[in-house]
Amino acid sequence: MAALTRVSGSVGLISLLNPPVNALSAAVRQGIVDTVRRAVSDPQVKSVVICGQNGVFCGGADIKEFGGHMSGPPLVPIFNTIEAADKPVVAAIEGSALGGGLELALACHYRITQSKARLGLPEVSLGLLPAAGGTQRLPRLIGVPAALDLITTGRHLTGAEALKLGIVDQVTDQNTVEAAVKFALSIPSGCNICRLHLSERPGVMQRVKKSAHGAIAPVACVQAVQAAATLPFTQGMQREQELMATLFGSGQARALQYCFFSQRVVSKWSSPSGSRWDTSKPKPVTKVGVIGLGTMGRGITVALALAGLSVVAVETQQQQMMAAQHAVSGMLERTARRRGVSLVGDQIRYSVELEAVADVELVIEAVFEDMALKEKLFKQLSTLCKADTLLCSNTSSLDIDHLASQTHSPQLVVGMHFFAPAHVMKLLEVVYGPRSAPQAVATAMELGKRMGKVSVAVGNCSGFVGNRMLMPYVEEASFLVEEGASPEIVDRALEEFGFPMGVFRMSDLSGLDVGWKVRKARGLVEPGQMSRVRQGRRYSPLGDLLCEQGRFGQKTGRGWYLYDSAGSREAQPDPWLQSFLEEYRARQGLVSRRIDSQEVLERCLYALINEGFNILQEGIAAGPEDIDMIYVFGYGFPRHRGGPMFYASQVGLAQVLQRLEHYQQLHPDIPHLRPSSLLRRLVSSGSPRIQRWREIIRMPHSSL
Ligand SMILES: CCC/C=C/C(=O)SCCNC(=O)CCNC(=O)[C@H](O)C(C)(C)COP(=O)([O-])OP(=O)([O-])OC[C@H]1O[C@@H](n2cnc3c(N)ncnc32)[C@H](O)[C@@H]1OP(=O)([O-])[O-]
Repeated sequence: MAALTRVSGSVGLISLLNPPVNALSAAVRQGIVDTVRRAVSDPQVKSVVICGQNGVFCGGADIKEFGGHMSGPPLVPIFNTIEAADKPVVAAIEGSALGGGLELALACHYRITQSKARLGLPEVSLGLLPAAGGTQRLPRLIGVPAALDLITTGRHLTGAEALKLGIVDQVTDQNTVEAAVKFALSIPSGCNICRLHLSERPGVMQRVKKSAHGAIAPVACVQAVQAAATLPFTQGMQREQELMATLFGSGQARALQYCFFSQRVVSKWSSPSGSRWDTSKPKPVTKVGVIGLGTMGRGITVALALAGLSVVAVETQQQQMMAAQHAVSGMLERTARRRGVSLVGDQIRYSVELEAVADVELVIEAVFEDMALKEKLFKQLSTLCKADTLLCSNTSSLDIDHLASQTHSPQLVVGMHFFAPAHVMKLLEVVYGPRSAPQAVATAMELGKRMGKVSVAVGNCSGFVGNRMLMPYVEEASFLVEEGASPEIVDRALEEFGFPMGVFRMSDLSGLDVGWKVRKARGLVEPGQMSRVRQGRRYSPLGDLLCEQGRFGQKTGRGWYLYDSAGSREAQPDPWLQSFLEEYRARQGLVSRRIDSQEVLERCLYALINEGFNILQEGIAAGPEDIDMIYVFGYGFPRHRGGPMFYASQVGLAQVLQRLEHYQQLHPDIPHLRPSSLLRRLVSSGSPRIQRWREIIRMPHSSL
């Protein structure tokens, strides 16, 4: 798992051998111990170069080992031995040096890197800290502020950025291993351990805690770096180990590591018809049409252009098109600057003629959420585009199969549901209808990947996965307010759980009128009416009544909260709302009761989770990982909780079932509190680990 050869006469070249990313498995660690010992004791070896095979230095500790019993030599003594070697050791970094991979490089005396290589300490995103000396060596090399930034965010750097920060000694665009060998031949013996004088950074802990939303790893990272600033190296290393011990077996670490693997699982999509990622070849796409340049269309255009695609952007009116062009240019420039990428000129052509998309390979429709308008557009597109052009809709809930039926080639129609702002948000729901061809799904998934999205393939139903699950969650929040909670009580409970924003603050931000429009389209809104049963089930008219008063949220300066002015973001409790709620409850004969955060969490989250089980049972999502990634990347579900389905597995499925039964007895008029039969089935199968749910879902069962 690591090989030693002698090159250029006196350089011992150690290669890590563990494809695909040379993770530091037990065998690799043992390989490093053996090869370093041999190289150091060989009198013909004057210096050592460590590299990874196949153009990747090292992707860090083997994450798969974390779940089980760890065996083999630990990293810390291995890295200490390398650092203490009396022959110069040079790391030759190609591809990636991440986590334990970068810590290995930091223990070497010199580092030479390929300019495009990715370097970073992403342990925090796995619920851990760089506990193989990373929190002690990096601050001593580049200072506390820069080290804190890298260790608490886990962000990756390019080789060029790493040189600027002083993490590496040389960057090359040539063969990195050859450059490192040349470097090793040129340096005298003795090592280059940099020991900066460090001082603490005031105020950092407060900032990190605030942005961590309850995640414990970023806080431990700060504590470890603070130890580097205040303690001698050996004691700092001990502190690092103690902090790591508190994180290693934590539920948060398990959740975050589950997210790491789930993100990769969802790219291996499958559908109930049997089509799969590994048997469906995507169609090559170089030119894409975007129809409708409102907020979504503009974001999609930017995301496509940044991915290097040619875009034909269409808007109906000249004036709106000009406004969109101006906005898109600004967004492109800002995003490119932030990401440090250069723009290829003239990638976007604007037009007011639909015919402009006649020669593209794929069209993304992003017009208003109005079925009649979309029907007409799909009919037109089907006639004017090339026969094999894929037609995609950015609808957030409408029937993809119905849209497909308006075209000559329904197999070429899929949904591509982006999330606002579309050039920033990582999630893409790719929605297949019963007639969508596997190649159409594969092409949309591949396009999402090129745009840097986490793409999740889901089946066709109202609201797909994300918005369908959101309905019961939002409804429960309104029911709780009817029963006695305030928007602040509900939001505080959800924010303490880890959501960046509670239901009501989020609703104020996105606009109460958005949901009002959807409810109107579903025939649920009865202007001026207060009835609490509609279409045979409990209904809360509170949101409609606020909209009737012109309270649309932040944009009107009042909604569930009060704002200083229209557009302001600082939400304050509104005394008017409190009296309005009291009057409402009195008129409805509702007796207000005290509602605590446990009830808020259970009612909102278990309703959401229950709908997730229904979705799994219906085959709309292939597995719990799909739902979890949709919620983590699209809806702000705290990543350190793993997503709603993983969270349910952590709470215990029997407990979730029992609480749903309890609430259903109290509220028999709320159908979404009726426990899903899949949840019952999983509980009666002994609540298996989440990784086994797919087997149970697929098992034939009787609904009797
Ligand atoms: C204990 C002391 C403290 C140290 C802690 C650490 O180091 S914590 C670690 C800190 N390090 C990190 O957090 C880095 C995590 N890794 C990455 O960020 C990326 O994989 C990459 C940038 C290295 C390559 O990106 P890319 O798009 O080219 O490739 P890809 O992402 O598709 O992966 C290909 C396959 O490799 C698998 N796999 C990958 N890494 C690991 C691993 N460390 N382990 C095990 N497996 C790993 C991955 O699951 C996938 O498997 P599949 O699905 O084919 O069965």
